[in-house]
Amino acid sequence: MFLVGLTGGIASGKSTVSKIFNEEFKIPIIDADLIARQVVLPDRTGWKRVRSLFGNEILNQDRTVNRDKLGEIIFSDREKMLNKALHGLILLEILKQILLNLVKGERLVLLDIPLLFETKIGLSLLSYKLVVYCQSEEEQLRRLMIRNPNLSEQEAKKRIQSQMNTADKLKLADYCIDNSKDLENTREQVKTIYSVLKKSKIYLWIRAFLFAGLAFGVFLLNKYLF
Ligand SMILES: CC(C)(COP(=O)(O)OP(=O)(O)OC[C@H]1O[C@@H](n2cnc3c(N)ncnc32)[C@H](O)[C@@H]1O)[C@@H](O)C(=O)NCCC(=O)NCCS
Ligand SMILES: Nc1ncnc2c1ncn2[C@@H]1O[C@H](COP(=O)(O)OP(=O)(O)OP(=O)(O)O)[C@@H](O)[C@H]1O
Repeated sequence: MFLVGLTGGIASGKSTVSKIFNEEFKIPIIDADLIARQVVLPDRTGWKRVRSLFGNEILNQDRTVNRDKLGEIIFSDREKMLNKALHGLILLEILKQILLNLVKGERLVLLDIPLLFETKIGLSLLSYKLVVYCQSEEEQLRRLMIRNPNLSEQEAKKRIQSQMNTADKLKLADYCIDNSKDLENTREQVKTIYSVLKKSKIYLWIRAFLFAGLAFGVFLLNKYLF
């Protein structure tokens, strides 16, 4: 199995690209935004950490975390504290899902990680990095504001500017997907990239390495435990 990371700025089209990989090629997706939601569900460790940092005011009446308030904190000066509290938990869950896919015998798994380069979560495990982007920041802003209608223009701009800029992300990419045009155009780019990825020889090396590792693990368990 080999892992491909997908990243890009806020509302640049990561979910859109993930969906194409999943629907067209049945590629399993590990979605860090979804995991970030799950680790703060009531009574989970992330929820306890968020509550102890920000008190009961961060909760809705049904005890779920108020995402609008959490968003205000994330995109403010208190961001680092919260990131520190949640990123370890997100990484652990990502590792669990990678193992699950390995056991299932998947060949390629896509990790959708918004802050891949900022936090380096999972970065060392990836064979390839894809960056999706929107050529014009105005279009990215427009899409963000349509998707999150309760954000003011100023708040939306702040969210875009709080992240690593697109040019720097593109420098770190193995493949870039320009999602400025229509969905059909993006789909075609994804198809081209997938046709290259699926021929990757890295798969064979990693599989050989994993088999060797597993065999060694079994040997050790056999020798010292049984
Ligand atoms: C900020 C939160 C509350 C916004 O929630 P909301 O439901 O409105 O949006 P959603 O979860 O879909 O995230 C939207 C986008 O916000 C951006 N974003 C999320 N967290 C951060 C962050 N810590 N710093 C900068 N940008 C971020 C990403 O581009 C992400 O794709 C939420 O994203 C969150 O809990 N973030 C903290 C966890 C985290 O760092 N997640 C990213 C993992 S790599
Ligand atoms: N090519 C496109 N043309 C028009 N709208 C698009 C296009 N691609 C995505 N969108 C819209 O832009 C918004 C953001 O896209 P998407 O959710 O895929 O981005 P994202 O990078 O996953 O966002 P985030 O990381 O902030 O959750 C969505 O409302 C989506 O429908």
